[in-house]
Amino acid sequence: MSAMGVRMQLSSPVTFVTGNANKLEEVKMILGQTIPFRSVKLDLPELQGEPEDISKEKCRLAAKEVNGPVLVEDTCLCFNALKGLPGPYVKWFLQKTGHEGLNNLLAAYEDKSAYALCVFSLALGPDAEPLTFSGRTEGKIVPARGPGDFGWDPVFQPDGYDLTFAEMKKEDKNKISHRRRALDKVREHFYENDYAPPV
Ligand SMILES: O=c1[nH]c(=O)c2ncn([C@@H]3O[C@H](COP(=O)(O)OP(=O)(O)OP(=O)(O)O)[C@@H](O)[C@H]3O)c2[nH]1
Ligand SMILES: [Mg+2]
Repeated sequence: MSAMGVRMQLSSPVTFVTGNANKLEEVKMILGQTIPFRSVKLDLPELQGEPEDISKEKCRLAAKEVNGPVLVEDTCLCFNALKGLPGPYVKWFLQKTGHEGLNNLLAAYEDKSAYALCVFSLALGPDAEPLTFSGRTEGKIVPARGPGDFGWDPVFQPDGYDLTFAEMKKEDKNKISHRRRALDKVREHFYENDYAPPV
């Protein structure tokens, strides 16, 4: 039940809006059948700023596009030596400078620690204020190892593992990833509020 004690009926299934096929694949694997959702491939413009604000603004745009309940996420890769940068701008750093460039950013620092941060935002419609759900996984930046099919996975080695995200089996990454931790909170929110989206 929702805080109001009223069962919240969604107008349509939640639409996960992303331009990133790898994200979609992981979200499908992690959520399974627990939350009925559909997806729309759309690379929305992103405002600069703090991760939560970027995700919320993306969500507002998505809800206007879809005109219904939407879920979006924004992912950051944050280097502690650089006070959280490149953070939400990692996509452009990766595109322009590659895995080596990400390592080189830390060449002047002993501290190679980093964290992956995923911020999901959910809006029930175009006029609703988005809610955010964050998940974080700590690790360090290493020279690239493993398949290069998803972003910076080859240079991120989570704490407690000898493997990079890219070297890990998908199901093992999905047990500890930033995305998994954030989606656990999204799922909890759905259960707590007893949303009943029509499938
Ligand atoms: O190795 C990775 N493991 C991950 O788990 C992961 N999650 C996101 N990314 C990459 O980090 C940037 C985020 O930017 P981002 O959140 O704006 O994503 P995007 O623009 O690709 O999609 P979207 O904004 O349409 O959803 C993009 O380069 C993504 O490819 C990852 N790379
Ligand atoms: Mg994006």
